[in-house]
Amino acid sequence: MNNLHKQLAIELFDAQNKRKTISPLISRFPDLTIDDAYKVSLETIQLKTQAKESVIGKKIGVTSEAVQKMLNVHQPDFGFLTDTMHYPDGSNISLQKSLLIQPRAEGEIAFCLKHDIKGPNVTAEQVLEATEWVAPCFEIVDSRIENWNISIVDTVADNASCGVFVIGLDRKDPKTIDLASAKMTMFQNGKHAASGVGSAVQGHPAQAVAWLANTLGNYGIEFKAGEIILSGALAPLIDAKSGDTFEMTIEGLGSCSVSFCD
Ligand SMILES: C[C@H](O)CC(=O)C(=O)O
Repeated sequence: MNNLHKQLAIELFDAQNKRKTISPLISRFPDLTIDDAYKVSLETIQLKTQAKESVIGKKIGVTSEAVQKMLNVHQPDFGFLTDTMHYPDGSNISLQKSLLIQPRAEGEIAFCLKHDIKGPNVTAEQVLEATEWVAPCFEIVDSRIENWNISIVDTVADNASCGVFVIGLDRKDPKTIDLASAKMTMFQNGKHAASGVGSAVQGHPAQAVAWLANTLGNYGIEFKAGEIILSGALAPLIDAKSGDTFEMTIEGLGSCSVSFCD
């Protein structure tokens, strides 16, 4: 099995570097479990760190009902954020240079930690205590699986379908804002594209972060002070293409923007 994990990791890593999708893993290996998928993801991260990328955080996805219905995946996924995935607010991101294949934009809340956290038994309150700031964030998800035809196993293996992310410059102490009722509104080329509230992700974005801390705690992985954790999309994913500009605001939190070119 170890060889299979490595083989699939190389396949996914190559697919990203060549910007070519591959067929769903689960259609070829129907017995793959989420544990196997997680091992594939770890192998892929090892390939990335060998290529000089550094892990700077974690992401949780498929936390909201809107996204679960859209992707027909009915449980959360999780993955790793590296330094090369991080772009400044207002960036014009080259699809070719950033290795994006079939990108989609999501409005999320980013948490930056000031203390380590390690599951099990982490609560949303502990997440808020351990957080330095929260900020509006675009996660640009992408799938190395053809036509986004993913199962939970495919997306966990494929680093939770993470592409790149952009964090807004407005930062707030999470204890000064009601994150559950904070409303996110996203615009694509000036037109309303999606809206959602913080409670869409497991009732509260900090709850989603606690879930991830506990899930990764089962694998012996902790959140480190200074890491960025993405809470999951508050609203459905919106297809992005070259020439698009996305803007979003989260009430009480601030705004963020990103555009795309070839
Ligand atoms: C498939 C992705 O993990 C979806 C995601 O990032 C999210 O729901 O957030």
